Amino acid sequence: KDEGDKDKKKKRKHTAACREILRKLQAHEMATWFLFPVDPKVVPNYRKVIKKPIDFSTIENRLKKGRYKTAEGFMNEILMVFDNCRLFNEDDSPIGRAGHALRSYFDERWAELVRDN
Ligand SMILES: Oc1ccc2c(c1)N[C@H](O)CC2
Repeated sequence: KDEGDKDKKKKRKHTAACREILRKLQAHEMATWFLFPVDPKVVPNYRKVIKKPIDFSTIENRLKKGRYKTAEGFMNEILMVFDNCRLFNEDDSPIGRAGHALRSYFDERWAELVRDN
């Protein structure tokens, strides 16, 4: 087993763990606003305010294509979903609160992944 095979195996392992976390986030009742890209026709000023729009379906496609070299690359894009939400929404608003709730849920799942790997 040369170095390359070991690296490929490691990448498959963290990709599977990240896909499992993403599936849990997508199934969460608070996930609605984060599942798909914000439609600029529906929210005209969104792309003026949010420089790096990102959502769970986009992350899922990148995971499936093996675009994340490390689990941290995946984590950074998940955190960007929540940072965008905090920037665009008041904390004391339904979507703002959903973002905070889902971020806490992600933090717990991520801590489990780190512990179990
Ligand atoms: O009032 C609105 C209308 C649309 C959206 C938001 C708030 N926040 C979401 O983050 C993005 C979509």
